[in-house]
Amino acid sequence: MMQRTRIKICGFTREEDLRAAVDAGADALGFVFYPKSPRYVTPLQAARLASSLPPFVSAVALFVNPTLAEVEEVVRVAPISLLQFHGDETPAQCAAIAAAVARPFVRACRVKPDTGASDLLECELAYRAASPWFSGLLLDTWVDAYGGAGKVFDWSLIPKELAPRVVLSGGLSVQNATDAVSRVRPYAVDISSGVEAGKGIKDARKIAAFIAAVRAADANTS
Ligand SMILES: O=C(O)c1ccccc1N[C@@H]1O[C@H](COP(=O)(O)O)[C@@H](O)[C@H]1O
Repeated sequence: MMQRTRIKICGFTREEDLRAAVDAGADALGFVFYPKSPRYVTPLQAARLASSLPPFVSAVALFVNPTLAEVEEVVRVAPISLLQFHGDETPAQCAAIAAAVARPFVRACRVKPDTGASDLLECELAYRAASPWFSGLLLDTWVDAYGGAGKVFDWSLIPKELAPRVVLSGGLSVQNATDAVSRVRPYAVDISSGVEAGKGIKDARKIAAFIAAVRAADANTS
């Protein structure tokens, strides 16, 4: 059967960008609730944007070290399907917040050059063991600013057995999408900077080209 890599595009601030991503075939769209991010949206902005999503396209809420109250406010007003924890949240903290708001979550693991295969496997195990709401590990490049920096990490650090379950992110682009999917064969990919015209402003042509590149790799790797 042909592989179908799930595609999440993150960091929406404008309705027209959202529509471009849906029309191009994105599976999930992300909203950033980290106030220090240039892509930050308020819960009400996200609610307005996400309310136009068609069925079976998920809205993902990205947080960096949030309080429970912050997450509760977001899911109270916006139609969020999945949480993305992208900070230093422990397994217990993710478990408690996810259970309180009854939403599944992915946990970002920011990969450093010296991260070992066993670190990644242990990390996944720790979050999985802590919560039935754990839905998977997202691998991003380690940067001080937590994420959205457009930096690639060394994909060869990903253990073969983990790859089919991970969301691959960090510096993905139209140029490297085919290579990333063919080499890693992840469950999903997540991109922000690589499809932008400017911070928080998406480029419809880059979105369409990125999705086409992932689908081309899917067709060739089956
Ligand atoms: O997008 C942001 O501003 C952001 C801020 C803080 C943490 C994560 C953030 N984005 C996520 O970072 C990765 C990689 O993004 P990029 O493609 O390298 O720009 C991705 O998962 C975004 O969702």
